[in-house]
Amino acid sequence: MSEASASGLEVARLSTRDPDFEARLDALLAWEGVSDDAVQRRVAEILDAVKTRGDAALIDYSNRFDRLAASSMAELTLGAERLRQAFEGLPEAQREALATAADRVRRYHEHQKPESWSYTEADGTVLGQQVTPVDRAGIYVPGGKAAYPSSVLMNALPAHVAGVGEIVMVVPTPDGVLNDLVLAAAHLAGVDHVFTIGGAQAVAALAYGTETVPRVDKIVGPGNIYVATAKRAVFGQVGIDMIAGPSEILVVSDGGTDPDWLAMDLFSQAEHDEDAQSILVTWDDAHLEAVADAMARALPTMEREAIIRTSLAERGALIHCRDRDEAVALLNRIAPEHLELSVADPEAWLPEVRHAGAVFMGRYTAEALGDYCAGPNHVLPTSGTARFSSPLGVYDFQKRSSLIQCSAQGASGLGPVASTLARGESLTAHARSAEYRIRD
Ligand SMILES: NC(=O)c1ccc[n+]([C@@H]2O[C@H](COP(=O)([O-])OP(=O)(O)OC[C@H]3O[C@@H](n4cnc5c(N)ncnc54)[C@H](O)[C@@H]3O)[C@@H](O)[C@H]2O)c1
Ligand SMILES: N[C@H](CO)Cc1c[nH]c[nH+]1
Ligand SMILES: [Zn+2]
Repeated sequence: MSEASASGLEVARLSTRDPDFEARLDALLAWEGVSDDAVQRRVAEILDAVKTRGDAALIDYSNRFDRLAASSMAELTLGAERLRQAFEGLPEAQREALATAADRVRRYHEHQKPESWSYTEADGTVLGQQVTPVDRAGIYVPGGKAAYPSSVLMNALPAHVAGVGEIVMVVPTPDGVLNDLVLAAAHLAGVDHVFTIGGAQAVAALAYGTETVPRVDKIVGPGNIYVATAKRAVFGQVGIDMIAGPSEILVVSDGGTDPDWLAMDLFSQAEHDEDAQSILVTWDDAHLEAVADAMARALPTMEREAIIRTSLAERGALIHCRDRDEAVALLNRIAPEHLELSVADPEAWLPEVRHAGAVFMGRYTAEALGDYCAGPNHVLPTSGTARFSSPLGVYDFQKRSSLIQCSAQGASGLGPVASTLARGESLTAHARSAEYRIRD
């Protein structure tokens, strides 16, 4: 009996040779696998209640889901002084780690800053694009099953680099427990308002506004399935960054990395949430068994054993494929939030990687480094949305306006073109508007 089965490690074993492989993989990856009808119904009900009853509903849901006993929004609001106290009271090592992470994240995002641009045509017409920040951004910092000071930095620092005027942070505090590292990070990152609310009710408050919580222009940040489902539902009323739901890791291994390292990499995302997803893909059968055995050995030593066990049993997989080409096809199909290329020559793989939120290249690049301090953002698209979404960045806090300034000569040149096309559309006012400006 292998150690994996001896320890009761429950995780799906799939092989691309299995006749039912496609169906099993589809089921494993389905969005509905986590955001089922019950979640959708509950989120819809919460959004509606906050929209119609404002603060009162916000207080009710916070009391219910975060086990609080609040009777007013004042009890769910933190002022700048409380954030500063938290920062100043931090142990030296934590304050330094936070500052180092903040510096690295800020520096990375400075590289993303898009500039406005314009060019002038020969007739004097100027065309361009003006980049402007959103006025007010809402940042969601998760807090149900773990506290996420790193998510404060990842959300707020790019907003600052983008020039956002006002940052409103929401973070749940289950059982009323405040996490000083989270508050200190909010101080360090220059957050303007903090409300201790979470889940779909916090997303609703940011989207619609309440008597106390200001309505924002865009909501960003990661969260559990209630948060991700709510963000999806309010999109249109308010901007959102992406679907950044339960964490995911796909490790592709060529068999040359220490199985203990890979077991812990898989656990690192599984420990976030029962809905998180950790998948290993390899064409080396013996290596797959070695990783399974390493997982079985390490599992009983984990503080969050129960969450990891459930996540692996419900959503995890160890996939054996035929060869490197099949591994590439699989990784692009899965389009994971985090892709660890635990292979000898990750640069050679890169041109073939089309869909992944972030790519961790080589045996030494633990995904966990990216979670905290490498520099790139850890708010990343999940559930296959890396096919069309990107990491949270400065660009998420900005919009672009087109600029058109015609010279008199330019208006005469473009007028006939516009007029001809407008008359082809039977839009006479358009045509005449252009024609008025044509000079003989
Ligand atoms: N994709 C990313 O970029 C990224 C980054 C960091 C974290 N994450 C993910 O964020 C999530 C954080 O989850 P969390 O739970 O710790 O914190 P959270 O803040 O996302 O969710 C907690 C809130 O969920 C709501 N909730 C919980 N159970 C509910 C229920 N039965 N009905 C209605 N509402 C309910 C409550 O309002 C609670 O305040 C994890 O899934 C983690 O993997 C993702
Ligand atoms: N892995 C998470 C993104 O899915 C980010 C994070 C924060 N802290 C630890 N991990
Ligand atoms: Zn993580």
